[in-house]
Amino acid sequence: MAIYKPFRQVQNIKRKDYNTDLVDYVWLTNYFTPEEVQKIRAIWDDAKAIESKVNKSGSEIDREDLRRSRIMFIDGPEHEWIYSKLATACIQINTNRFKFDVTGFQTALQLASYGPDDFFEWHMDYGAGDISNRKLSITVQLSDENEYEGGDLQFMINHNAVSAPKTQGTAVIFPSYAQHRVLPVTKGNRLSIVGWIGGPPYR
Ligand SMILES: O=C(O)CCC(=O)C(=O)O
Ligand SMILES: [Fe+2]
Repeated sequence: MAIYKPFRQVQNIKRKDYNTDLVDYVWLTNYFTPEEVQKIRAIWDDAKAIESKVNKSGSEIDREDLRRSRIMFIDGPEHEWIYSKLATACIQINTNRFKFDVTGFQTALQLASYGPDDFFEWHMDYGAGDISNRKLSITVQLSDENEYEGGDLQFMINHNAVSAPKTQGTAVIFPSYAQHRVLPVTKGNRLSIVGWIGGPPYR
């Protein structure tokens, strides 16, 4: 799939044969202000939401055993500021840390809503077909951590499940090849922005 929204400016990154700056994931606490978070939360529209799917060998399939949540796309000129703000973070973090070839948003940003018993099992965001050009994955925590229970975004690191910060407004950026999951929500509702930065195939 072509890049949905190319970056206006891509930095020239100096690379060596190895990358000592690489980390498992990066988080930016309070990257979105409480006012910005409220503005983004107001975009959620039950009427536009669809049941989430998973990718299998390049196609989208229903797998209620692997993923249960509802999503909607963040689209339209009034939401351009969200893309710009996330592009700034991703370009800077990529330049300093991951040093991948990145060219823009791979697809439209999504809002993901997890109610009680909703979850997303262990997976990578990178895979065959349409998602083979994903390089970086983004999550923004839009719910206050006191609004819900469970729903942790976790990474698999040395066979340990490590929870990312839940603080409202935090942006979490990680390589799309990283194994991650969202634990079942046991109470309340968790809303997140989910997005991907793409680029040419790995080599
Ligand atoms: O909701 C999240 O924080 C992450 C969701 C996720 O992993 C995905 O949509 O690929
Ligand atoms: Fe994911």
